[in-house]
Amino acid sequence: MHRSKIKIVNLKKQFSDTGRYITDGLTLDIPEGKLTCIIGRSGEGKSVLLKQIIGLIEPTSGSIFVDGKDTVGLVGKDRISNFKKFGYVFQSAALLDSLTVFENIGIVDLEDGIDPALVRKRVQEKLSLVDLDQSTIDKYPSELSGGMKKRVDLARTLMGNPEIILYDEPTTGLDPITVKVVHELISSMQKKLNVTSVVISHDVDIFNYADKVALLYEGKIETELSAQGIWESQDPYIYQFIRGLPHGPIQLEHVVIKNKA
Ligand SMILES: Nc1ncnc2c1ncn2[C@@H]1O[C@H](COP(=O)(O)OP(=O)(O)OP(=O)(O)O)[C@@H](O)[C@H]1O
Repeated sequence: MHRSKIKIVNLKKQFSDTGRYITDGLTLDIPEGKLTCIIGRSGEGKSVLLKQIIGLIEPTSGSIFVDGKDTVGLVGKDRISNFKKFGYVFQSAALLDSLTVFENIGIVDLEDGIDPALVRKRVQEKLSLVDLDQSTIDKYPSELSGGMKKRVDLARTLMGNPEIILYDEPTTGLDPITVKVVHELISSMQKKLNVTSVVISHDVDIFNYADKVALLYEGKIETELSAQGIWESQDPYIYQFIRGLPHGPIQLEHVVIKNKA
């Protein structure tokens, strides 16, 4: 048995504009130091779930335990210290084109007034961690490939020394070779730093690296299983989803509107 890093219990999120419960009684254990992959249809609420975990969106009800402490409703310093445990890697590497790699990665430390020589040293360490050549440090984003930009993005996330890294569709728009390279990077990062990783992905290649896969359907975790046996799984939801089959328990159109006011 692995220790749980994040434990989500009966989480619900309703947006007032539609009344729809995007998260609808979701319960999930995210093991410490492992790579958990969350899959589900487009618009299912995967990003909304990540944003609730990190504290960017306030749940309507339920609990999110991080290291055993419920983080829902935290305010002030407690909220900030919980937030600092997380790194968040977005779909597109949001690098500022007018800044160098050094400035992009070190931006927070530089703005905090930390000696630029010290920041440079820290940035160099993070570049090695993500296997980028040190000569990259003075380049601009426009000089980098898509895969290199992802590495820079991850290096920037690592500057906060996160315990948990959330990746929101990190390979969307990348070619299949770069997809594999990015997945290998995510996996090696998790092993080198022993961080807890949560990856939202539509790319089945991630199953080669994940420890656990959870399928989100209609606001709940419908199935969770070890990634190792996923292709042999006879679970009807998993079977249909990972093969992209039109027929099965998962409806194609996301049309179910639930109003539980
Ligand atoms: N702030 C918000 N206010 C109202 N509705 C929202 C808000 N944020 C997200 N939603 C709705 O929640 C639903 C789930 O969105 P989300 O982005 O989490 O889906 P997803 O599973 O990540 O989709 P994809 O795989 O396409 O990225 C969508 O219908 C979206 O419109």
